[in-house]
Amino acid sequence: MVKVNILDHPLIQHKLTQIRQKDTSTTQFRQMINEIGGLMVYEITRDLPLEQIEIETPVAKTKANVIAGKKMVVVPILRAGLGMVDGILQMIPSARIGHIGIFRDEETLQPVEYFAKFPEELDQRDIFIVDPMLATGGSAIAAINSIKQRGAKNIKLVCLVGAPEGVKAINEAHPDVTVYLASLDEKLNEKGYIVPGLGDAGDRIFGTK
Ligand SMILES: O=P(O)(O)OC[C@H]1O[C@H](OP(=O)(O)OP(=O)(O)O)[C@H](O)[C@@H]1O
Ligand SMILES: O=c1cc[nH]c(=O)[nH]1
Ligand SMILES: [Mg+2]
Repeated sequence: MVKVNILDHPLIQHKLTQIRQKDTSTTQFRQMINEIGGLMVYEITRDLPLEQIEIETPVAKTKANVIAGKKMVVVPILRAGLGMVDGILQMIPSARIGHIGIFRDEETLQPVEYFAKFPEELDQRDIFIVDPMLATGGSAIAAINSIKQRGAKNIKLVCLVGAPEGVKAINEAHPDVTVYLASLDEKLNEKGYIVPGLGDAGDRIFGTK
């Protein structure tokens, strides 16, 4: 049994169906992947801790809620994760952004890291790693390893579509990381693509194929 949270909000599910379709244009794909990213993070942050601060309205002084703690960090796994960032920033404009560049070798399916740059004090921040696709899990595990090496402790992995193989791999390698998906699909095919999936997310976002 894999441990995963499926975000089944109707708006998320409806938009996911649109982007799965092979005739969806690059423009529509790009727009909706951002919208889904924003909606997913909206759902996931429902339980964020709040603290009270003193404010003054035009009428009176009062105490009011703000999100507690340091600014959270969104870490897209390049390239495809970039497609979710603008949508997430619409929900959390003050979020910091870390970047990690990882591609999957098409023959071996092994992750190759080529870039990393993160905000400071990762150990004190909530971190959302975002990538539309969780296939074998190799890229996400490499990203989590890299971020943990820099001190991060509180990590959530947010993907649109996942395969059972990928979720299992994350559960085993990083049991402390909570996984969120819009859909847990059926399986991987012989080329390591998610079935039914949505194809190559990076190519569909950036129009490279
Ligand atoms: O779970 P895995 O088996 O590691 O596969 C998933 C990874 O593959 C895709 O990236 P890709 O390598 O196509 O790079 P790109 O985003 O630059 O297109 C996807 O965006 C994930 O990062
Ligand atoms: O189905 C898949 C698997 C890996 N990467 C993708 O973009 N799509
Ligand atoms: Mg790709």
